[in-house]
Amino acid sequence: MKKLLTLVLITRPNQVLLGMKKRGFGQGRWNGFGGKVEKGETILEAAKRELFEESSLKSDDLKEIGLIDFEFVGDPQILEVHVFTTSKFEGEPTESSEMRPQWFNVKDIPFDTMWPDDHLWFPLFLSGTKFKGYFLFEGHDKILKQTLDKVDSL
Ligand SMILES: Nc1nc(NC2CC2)cc(N2CCN(C3COC3)CC2)n1
Repeated sequence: MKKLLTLVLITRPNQVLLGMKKRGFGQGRWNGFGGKVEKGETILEAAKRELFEESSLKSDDLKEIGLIDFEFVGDPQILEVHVFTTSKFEGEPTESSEMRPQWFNVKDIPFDTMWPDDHLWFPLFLSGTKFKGYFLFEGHDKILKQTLDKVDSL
């Protein structure tokens, strides 16, 4: 059983916009913006919607750059996360009920307060390399197995 999720990483020269998750899954960790894909919407539409809901930013230029499957020991639900990025957006990052946005220099990404997989694939995202990944987690902090491959198309 796969659950479709989105993740949007907004960039500007030498910086990435992250949000501190204020509640729910991933609370207390910095991450891109995203959430579930609802019935009747495409994955891209879901990414745009969640970006706006969580940060007040709008973009018509989201490009898919990554596809990551997450599995958790003892849980049959696989999370299929579609990763998007853009540097073309409108609006001002604004705190929402879900996220507190903040710009980070790419040299100071707070990996210690992010999901443990992020420091493994962020370099690919930052270098503009498309990728496919698989991570088997035990709990929310330990990666037991992983694969990460550069791809030409997703
Ligand atoms: N960077 C990163 N790592 C993850 N690692 C796996 C958890 C072990 C998951 C993940 N997302 C899945 C959760 N999604 C939440 C927003 O509403 C649901 C954001 C993207 N994002």
